[in-house]
Amino acid sequence: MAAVLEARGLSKSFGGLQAVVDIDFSVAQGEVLGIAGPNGSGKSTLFNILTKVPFAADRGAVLLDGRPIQRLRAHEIARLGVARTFQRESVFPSLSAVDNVLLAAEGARRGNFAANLAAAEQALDLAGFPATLHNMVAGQLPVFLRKLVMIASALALQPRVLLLDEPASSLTPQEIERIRDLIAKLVGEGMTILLIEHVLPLLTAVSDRLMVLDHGTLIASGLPADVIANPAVIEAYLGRER
Ligand SMILES: Nc1ncnc2c1ncn2[C@@H]1O[C@H](COP(=O)(O)OP(=O)(O)OP(=O)(O)O)[C@@H](O)[C@H]1O
Repeated sequence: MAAVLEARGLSKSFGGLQAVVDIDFSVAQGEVLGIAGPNGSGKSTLFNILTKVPFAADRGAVLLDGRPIQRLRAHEIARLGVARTFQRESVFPSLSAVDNVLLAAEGARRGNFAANLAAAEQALDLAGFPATLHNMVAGQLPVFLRKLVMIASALALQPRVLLLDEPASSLTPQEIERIRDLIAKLVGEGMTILLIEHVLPLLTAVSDRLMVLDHGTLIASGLPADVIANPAVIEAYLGRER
């Protein structure tokens, strides 16, 4: 199947630290590509340099539908349909849930206020955020709902490719189930998902393929069952986690 998003030789260093080293991957439409690796292995940096939020790669190419996008600016990449969430639920705490998502919609879409507001409300609904709480101040919401506001802010961009950075962290098992259902729903609508996750049962359940980073390098990729049984992965990731 043709790749929707592809990375070739992506690399990023911080001074002498090589955070992401010569990473190649591709993901097809409707596929969930899981990304695992120990703390500090470069997973979030990979999302940063794919979206340019907040910084670009030092080297390498990112292709969307075969078209290089690495020279575009962050908002242009978002408008083309590559959206991300963050490890920490980054919301504006003094704004309501819907105003948070509206800001994202206004930043990335060219519609008028009414169209952007409708897009924001739709995105909250798609994320499964309760309709009765749209006007609640985000800072007063529990962590799960703040995460849904952040996910909805990405969905308001109507992305084709959604990059989720540890959506399950700090959540209860029941809430993690809801994240799992949400990912299945988004994939059912044709979305392509890159998922960074330390909660391995979620990662292996929803991912079509997994890739594992260690010290910024891709050490394994393939079907989840094969990858988590790979001795190099057990040594680098599971071994150290234990
Ligand atoms: N802005 C930055 N400046 C300097 N070093 C950074 C910066 N961002 C990340 N790093 C370093 O790059 C390496 C990779 O970090 P990154 O956050 O990408 O790892 P990660 O796999 O997402 O980790 P975690 O699972 O803990 O979130 C780490 O050593 C980190 O300290």
